[in-house]
Amino acid sequence: MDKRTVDVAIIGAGTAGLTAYNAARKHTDKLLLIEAGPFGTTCARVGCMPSKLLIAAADNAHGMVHSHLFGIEVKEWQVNGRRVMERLRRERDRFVSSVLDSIRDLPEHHKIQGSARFIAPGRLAVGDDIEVDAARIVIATGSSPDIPELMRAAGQRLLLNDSLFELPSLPESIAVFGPGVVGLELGQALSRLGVDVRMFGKGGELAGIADDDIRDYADRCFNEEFYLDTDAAVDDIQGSDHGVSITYEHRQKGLITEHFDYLLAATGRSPNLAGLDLENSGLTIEEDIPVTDPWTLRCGDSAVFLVGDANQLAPVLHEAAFEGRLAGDNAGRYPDVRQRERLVPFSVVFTSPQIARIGILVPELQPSEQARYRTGTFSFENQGRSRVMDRNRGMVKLYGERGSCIFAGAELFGPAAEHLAHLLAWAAQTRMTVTAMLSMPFYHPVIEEGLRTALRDLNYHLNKAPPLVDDCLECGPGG
Ligand SMILES: Cc1cc2nc3c(=O)[nH]c(=O)nc-3n(C[C@H](O)[C@H](O)[C@H](O)COP(=O)(O)OP(=O)(O)OC[C@H]3O[C@@H](n4cnc5c(N)ncnc54)[C@H](O)[C@@H]3O)c2cc1C
Ligand SMILES: NC(=O)c1ccc[n+]([C@@H]2O[C@H](COP(=O)([O-])OP(=O)(O)OC[C@H]3O[C@@H](n4cnc5c(N)ncnc54)[C@H](O)[C@@H]3O)[C@@H](O)[C@H]2O)c1
Repeated sequence: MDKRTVDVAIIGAGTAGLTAYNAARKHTDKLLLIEAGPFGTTCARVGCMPSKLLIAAADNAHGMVHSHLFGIEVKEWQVNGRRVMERLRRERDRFVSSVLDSIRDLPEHHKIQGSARFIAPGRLAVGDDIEVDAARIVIATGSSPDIPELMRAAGQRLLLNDSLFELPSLPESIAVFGPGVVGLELGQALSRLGVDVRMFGKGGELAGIADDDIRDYADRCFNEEFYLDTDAAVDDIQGSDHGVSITYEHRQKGLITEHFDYLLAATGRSPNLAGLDLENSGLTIEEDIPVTDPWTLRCGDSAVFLVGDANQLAPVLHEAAFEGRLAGDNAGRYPDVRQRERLVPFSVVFTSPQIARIGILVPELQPSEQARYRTGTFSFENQGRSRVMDRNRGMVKLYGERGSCIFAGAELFGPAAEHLAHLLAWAAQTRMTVTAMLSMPFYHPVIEEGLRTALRDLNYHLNKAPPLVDDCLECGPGG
């Protein structure tokens, strides 16, 4: 048995683990990064980057389909599925190799490959042959896709976010289960690349959209491109060597059985904690997750920290990096554990139109709390720049706190939402008032002008300004 003693052990070399490693290394050289799978991170290998590469191809195909609206007639074009997947993997591999380069630069005694588990508080086993005594431990083990039992019947025709990117070419048809972030991003991209897509959801949920008007609007938009039932009744799934047969209640046709090349399960993700033998860790566990303080990432009063997707606090990349830095620094400086203000909740779904959520979402609050806030609304349908580009679909709802008139949060479904959402996230993070936001410069003609109109509507509802007038002369056409 190989025995190692370190100040800080980090379990998982994903985004959170790597940033934790960098932060802890500023305090000690006695540290160990433990990785069970291949190095390279979920984001680069099977997450953010390959999914955005598929979407980039889809955007180009969509532009071809719609070019006639601008008077541009493209006589002949086709999607070459093999080339789409080849470019995706080529570019994806570049992102992975840049991560691998930085791992290669780490001292050999700082990294180890094998699956870690607790054998006692402060003591880990890695595989069968290595034991690690660690004064402090950062758990950064990420998450894995949930696969509902019914979907396992698809057998070898079952795809997840990792296996999808390994297909040699695009399939002809696919059934996507889960209209969440993963399902919508990948499903819409496949549909725009010519794949016949059906998407099945549960309980009416759509990408976590909280506002009923925005969710209904988005549901209509996606349904114009592919069949999407957010509350599907699926009777049966049968996999074979050639594909998957799915029997379901079609909204118009009643009970039907359809055949697909593949089934993509995108029904959520759960933290990778089961293999850690946490019962030996001495940590307090509630609902299968160690109780963790969000401002320090410390688990109770232990010397263990839990970060990234593994704690499910905010399973997106920039939060994994933020949490990794905070926990790595705290593990390094332990017992002088410091707290930090959290980032404002912020997420973007890279569909088209995009979906974004920032800060406090009033529909998610208890009715008694909702009275503290007012709403500003805006539709992109007549927004100048959005119309110019034929991207005038969607709406936004902004929330402001009564009295203080501080901007509280927003939900968007619309063009360039990834950029609008950054402005709003920065405003929420710095607690700007709606009046202060309106005093900022807005260029013309830009999509941000739509945001200004929504802010003006919000200011009116906060009793800070008169009602909006149509065709506001100050704003320029379509503002
Ligand atoms: C398809 C998809 C698209 C996404 N797109 C985006 C996006 O556009 N923007 C965004 O912000 N987020 C996106 N995300 C989410 C983002 O990828 C994650 O939030 C982020 O990668 C989490 O990083 P992490 O370090 O917590 O986990 P990971 O990067 O998964 O790292 C965890 C590591 O721990 C290792 N591990 C697990 N158990 C053990 C063990 N017992 N011992 C040792 N090692 C172990 C794993 O092998 C893994 O390498 C996407 C996710 C998916 C699936
Ligand atoms: N752009 C981004 O930032 C991005 C992109 C992809 C993933 N992610 C991260 O990955 C996480 C996981 O994404 P996800 O899409 O897998 O999960 P999700 O929780 O966003 O969505 C899962 C969806 O599946 C549905 N569902 C659950 N069981 C079902 C069933 N049996 N049949 C049909 N539908 C079912 C749910 O109702 C939900 O709509 C996200 O929460 C996000 O943090 C982020």
